Amino acid sequence: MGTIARNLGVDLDKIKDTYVSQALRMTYYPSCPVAHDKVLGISPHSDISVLTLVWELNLVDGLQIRRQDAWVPIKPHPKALVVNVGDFLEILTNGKYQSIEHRVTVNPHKERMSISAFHLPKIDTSVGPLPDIVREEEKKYKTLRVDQAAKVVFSSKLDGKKTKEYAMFST
Ligand SMILES: O=C(O)CCC(=O)C(=O)O
Ligand SMILES: [Fe+2]
Repeated sequence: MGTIARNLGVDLDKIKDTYVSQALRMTYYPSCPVAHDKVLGISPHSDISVLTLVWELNLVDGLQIRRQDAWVPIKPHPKALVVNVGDFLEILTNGKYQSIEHRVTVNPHKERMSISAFHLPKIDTSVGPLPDIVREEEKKYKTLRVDQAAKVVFSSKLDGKKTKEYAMFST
């Protein structure tokens, strides 16, 4: 986050409350010998977090990110974590950092395991574009209460960039 703050020309102290809580999700994807090309392990979505760190535990591929209209596979690396930009970082930066839509496919022969660590603002706070990088009239996103945004996202089907749709001012 220090590097991101420097890139934006923002004081790190002003954003440090936005990634203070952590939620972990461990996901087990069984192998799928039949119809593996017709089902997904996780449907396309972006994470609601500020940043997500993903550890692809047993180095089986399956994670893909959306680049324009194509799905690009992310090869697991034994010494690296995947860092995903989440929706709250997109909102904080008024779109300068864009959250990444991703999905996970299943493997016909191998099971897959991952742990995602979502770095989130405190549940009882609000997040909006940072005043240091945007003036009122340039804001593309509303300020959201974290608890309300979480409720919307977790009660809807995973399908694209839900928090962003909820946060964007309609044009
Ligand atoms: O299993 C993975 O590699 C990613 C999981 C994921 O996208 C998530 O937990 O939000
Ligand atoms: Fe995700």
